[in-house]
Amino acid sequence: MTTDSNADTTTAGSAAFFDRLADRIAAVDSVVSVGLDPDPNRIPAFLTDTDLPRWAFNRRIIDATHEHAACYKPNAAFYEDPDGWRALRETIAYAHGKDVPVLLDAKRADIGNTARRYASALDDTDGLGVDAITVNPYMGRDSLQPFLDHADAGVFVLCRTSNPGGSDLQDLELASGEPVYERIAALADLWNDHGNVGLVVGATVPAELETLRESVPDLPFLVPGVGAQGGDAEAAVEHGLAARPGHDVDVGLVNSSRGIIFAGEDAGGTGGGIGAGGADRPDEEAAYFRAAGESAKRLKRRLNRHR
Ligand SMILES: O=c1ccn([C@@H]2O[C@H](COP(=O)(O)O)[C@@H](O)[C@H]2O)c(=O)[nH]1
Repeated sequence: MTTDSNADTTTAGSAAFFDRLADRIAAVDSVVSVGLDPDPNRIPAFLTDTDLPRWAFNRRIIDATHEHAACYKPNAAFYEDPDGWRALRETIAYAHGKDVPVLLDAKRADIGNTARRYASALDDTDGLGVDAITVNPYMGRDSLQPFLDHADAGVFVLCRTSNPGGSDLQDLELASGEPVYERIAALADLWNDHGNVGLVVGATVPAELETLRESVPDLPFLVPGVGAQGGDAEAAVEHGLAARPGHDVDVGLVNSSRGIIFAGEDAGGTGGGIGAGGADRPDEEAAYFRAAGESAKRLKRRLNRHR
């Protein structure tokens, strides 16, 4: 069994999240959020004998993509077991060591007492030390207050999600005539006392992206749904970015997860055909992760044509 240890525990600085993000976007000329969703069923066979396969996988993905990454977005669903949590901690520290902010996609919220525990993910000392998190507005302001109170952290409120069922509730028309997602955007704007609130709006709903950009021009968006979900990358850029006072770049994130991290499968590197210790392993591994890097670079360039 091999081990991948991660000694670098550099954490992000204390500047406001969207300022740090603006600096990162400028440094790499990219608004790409690389989603780290290491589905254990898709980890290549050449990594399955490592101590923590998800961490081994993420480390290689970060090595291959960090020059194109404005941030990394691990989804908590892929880490909710003891080994997963260890893999997540190593991944966060490693991303920070490359100066890339980490946005935990956890869609949290609860009564205040519980929300305070959830929000500790944003703490450096007794939490995960992530830079930003996604939250669910369904339980109202008090359920989000502990997150909002982390003034230096980013808090992305689910507004109009990218999944087909996003319309079931979010498109419902209120008595005022506005759809629920527009009310959520207005509330998020109201809750933005510390300038740390953003919205999650899917690239699969470009018309809603456009409307929301007009109603809350100052809120940065996290736009998932390009890549595997087939969303509109151009609309994601055109309507997903917000001007950041004092910065030359417009701020926002366009996320792709499977389309980047599993790009190596399309390159013929599923890892299924060659044993973990096989002679072809180094070549296969290099080709697999090179494909991820190329996919991130392609998406960066495509998005940059519309910035
Ligand atoms: O509306 C939403 C909110 C979150 N997500 C998350 O983003 C990634 C997308 O993954 P892909 O592989 O690029 O489809 C994933 O973690 C989702 O849970 C979303 O897709 N839509």
